[in-house]
Amino acid sequence: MISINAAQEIVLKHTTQIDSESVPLLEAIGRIIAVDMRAPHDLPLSNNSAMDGYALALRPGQEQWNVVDFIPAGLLRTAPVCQGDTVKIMTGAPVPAGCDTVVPIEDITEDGGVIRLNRSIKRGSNIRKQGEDILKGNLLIKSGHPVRPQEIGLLASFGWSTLPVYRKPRIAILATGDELLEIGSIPSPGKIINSNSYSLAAQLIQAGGEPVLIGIAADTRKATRDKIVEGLQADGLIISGGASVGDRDFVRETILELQGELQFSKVNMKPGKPATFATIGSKPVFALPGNPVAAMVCFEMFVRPAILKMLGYSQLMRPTVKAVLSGQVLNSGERPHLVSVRVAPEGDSYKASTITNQSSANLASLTAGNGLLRLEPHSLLLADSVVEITLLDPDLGTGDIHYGTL
Ligand SMILES: Nc1nc2c(c(=O)[nH]1)N[C@H]1C(S)=C(S)[C@@H](COP(=O)(O)OP(=O)(O)OC[C@H]3O[C@@H](n4cnc5c(N)ncnc54)[C@H](O)[C@@H]3O)O[C@H]1N2
Ligand code: MOO
Repeated sequence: MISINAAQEIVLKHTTQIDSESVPLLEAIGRIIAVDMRAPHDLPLSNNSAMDGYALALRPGQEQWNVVDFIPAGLLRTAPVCQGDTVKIMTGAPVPAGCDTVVPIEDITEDGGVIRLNRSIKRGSNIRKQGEDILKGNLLIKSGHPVRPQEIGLLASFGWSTLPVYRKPRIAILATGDELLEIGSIPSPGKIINSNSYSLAAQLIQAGGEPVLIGIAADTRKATRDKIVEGLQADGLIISGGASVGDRDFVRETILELQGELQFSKVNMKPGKPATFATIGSKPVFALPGNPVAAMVCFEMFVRPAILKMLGYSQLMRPTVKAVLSGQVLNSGERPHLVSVRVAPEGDSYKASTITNQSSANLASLTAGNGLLRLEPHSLLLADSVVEITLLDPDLGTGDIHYGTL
């Protein structure tokens, strides 16, 4: 049995960055840029007016100017403006040759096509110089940078309508077990709804991947093999259930039959001890425990960092915060326990409260929480201890909910 850290290192060692694709500008939001993007030209492209006003040449002794033209935004005047003349100009319009200053409309008086200044102004005022924001060839966005609304705007301002981004890894998601029913069915004693495929698919979408739901494999060798082979058409595979030591747990032996290599098959953690990671050819295969909390926690610990690495991120782990425990918590077990906690800001700090029912089957422990606390084996943390919490929702957005009898 290996440690969580060692297991993460093995997963990342066997994960490679995915290829890139070109997508329409708006579809790039939240994706990762796959090449260094450099400015194809200066920005602004030419000297232009920062104000609605009058463009002119300021010369000592000059007190009035004749208005000879009007340049709205979008129009270019090619003819130079003569000394003593001025052109009315709108914000953003190119400043014509012969002018060195723009006087805002509020600061002049016009009478019969002649303007005078109401106050003195510095030469050069209100002109945005060519290239003053960005010079041709400047690095705009480095490869590996996430695309946010501001990157969309910056790249749009150079006219790009498509962007090169890393492709979303397509990951097949397979549930195993005769007890499983698809959503839309009515559960009955002995049967349960396959929720893992959906929680894992949702985690995958949030991490930037594209789930391919391939359904449920019955507890037979053949069904397990057929579904795993189907899943291997994707970039990787996540299987839930059948990872433990039960009589009908066929996942590991099928991986070996398919010439897969088991990289680890037990991790020193709770929940999630049976977490298994294998490679079949170059494809990563995660065989996660069936218990719903264990499956999701294992995704957090092993699959999410792998997806982020495939996508070209440099920061693969979640942020953490220091928080003050609201009550004592005990881990009397042999394995590090990843406990669901609810973190909320309190004063200048954060308060962390643990969720009462930490059963590996109880998904409500995760919906009531927004972070994970690692409790070392045989440890007791007293109320008011300062602990480090991994934030699952960096915006801390979880309602105050109570479920069940515990
Ligand atoms: N003798 C032992 N028994 C078990 C051990 C062990 O070490 N020795 N480990 C336990 C732990 S820890 C876990 S976790 C589970 C993992 O078992 P499997 O991965 O083989 O999963 P299953 O047995 O198929 O299912 C476990 C549990 O989860 C429910 N489940 C399964 N798939 C889904 C799904 N798609 N959606 C919702 N719920 C699902 C299933 O009904 C079971 O209740 O093994 C322990 N046993
Ligand atoms: O560790 Mo299992 O993964 O507790 O439920």
